[in-house]
Amino acid sequence: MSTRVKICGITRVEDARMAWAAGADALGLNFYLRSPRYVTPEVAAALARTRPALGAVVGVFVNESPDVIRARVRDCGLTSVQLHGDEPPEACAGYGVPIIKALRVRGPEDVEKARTYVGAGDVATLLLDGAAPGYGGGGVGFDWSLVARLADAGVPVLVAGGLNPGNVREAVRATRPYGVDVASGVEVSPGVKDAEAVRAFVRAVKTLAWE
Ligand SMILES: O=C(O)c1ccccc1NCC(=O)[C@H](O)[C@H](O)COP(=O)(O)O
Repeated sequence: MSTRVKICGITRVEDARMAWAAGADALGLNFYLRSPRYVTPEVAAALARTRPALGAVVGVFVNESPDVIRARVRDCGLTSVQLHGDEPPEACAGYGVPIIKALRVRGPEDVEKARTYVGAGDVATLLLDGAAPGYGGGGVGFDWSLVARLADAGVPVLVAGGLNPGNVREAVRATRPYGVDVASGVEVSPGVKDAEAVRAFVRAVKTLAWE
């Protein structure tokens, strides 16, 4: 099984090109105004134009209005939408692209909450993140053993939160996820990626085989 890698919070075209070349499967572009990784629609469109034929460009939104999300999908070349706020299951549809619903995990109750999104609207994938202040990108992990609670849910799961080149193999071994996602663990500063760290992260995941 090959584990997918999403590098989140790309803000610079040179970092996008570097991440694709390193073997990333998906890049995340952050449209949350309060994020230090926020990108304008114009920058996002330029970043999306770097997408290789088999790559995914994911727009990250927090409690954003549906009209704004639809406009960003249309104008910025997004191939998926990641809802990273408090959006209820009934809000997870209507963008014309697959949805990744992110849930911040503090304990088993949050994984149970994640289950309520399975089969809802256009939710194609769940992302389990740590409970960092400010919704995401804070380098905070969670108890990986909780991922097993979704094993029978029949939905692909991305594991995120506090991952870095040094711990991502352990995370993959522990959770056997569809994919992993990282923002701060491969950065020089928020929004500026560390090329060596991105390469090491992708290499660590892609060279780990599991059945
Ligand atoms: O990265 C952000 O600044 C951010 C802000 C608000 C909502 C989501 C955000 N990032 C989304 C991601 O998918 C991150 O990769 C995920 O939260 C993990 O971040 P990190 O622990 O820094 O790897």
